[in-house]
Amino acid sequence: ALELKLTPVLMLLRSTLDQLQEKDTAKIFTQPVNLSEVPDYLEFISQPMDFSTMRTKMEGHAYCSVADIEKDFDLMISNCLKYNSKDTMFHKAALQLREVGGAILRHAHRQSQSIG
Ligand SMILES: CC(=O)c1c[nH]c2ccccc12
Repeated sequence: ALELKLTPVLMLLRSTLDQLQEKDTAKIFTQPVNLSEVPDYLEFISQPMDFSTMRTKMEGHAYCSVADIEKDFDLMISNCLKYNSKDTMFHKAALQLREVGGAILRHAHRQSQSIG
């Protein structure tokens, strides 16, 4: 939506989300975990999160700070670390994304301080 493009803070949030998603090279966080393919998922995970859901929230003005994005990003990563055992590609990808995402979010926090 037009207004999302104009506000500097919201531009920063959109760009931060783009940068985080770009690092999900295996694209395991693009869409919600498919509950028909993974019927026991909700027995372990009470609040699923993924990048498409974060984008919908973004367009719905649910995020107004970098901290808001960071909260859902951390939820998405911790869900994956909880559900998938250590020896899986998913678990390893989540650990890697947590590291590289942390640097992206720290930089976004600094930028948002200068935007004000
Ligand atoms: C992100 C995540 O946990 C998953 C992403 N795709 C999946 C398929 C089966 C089980 C878990 C997942």
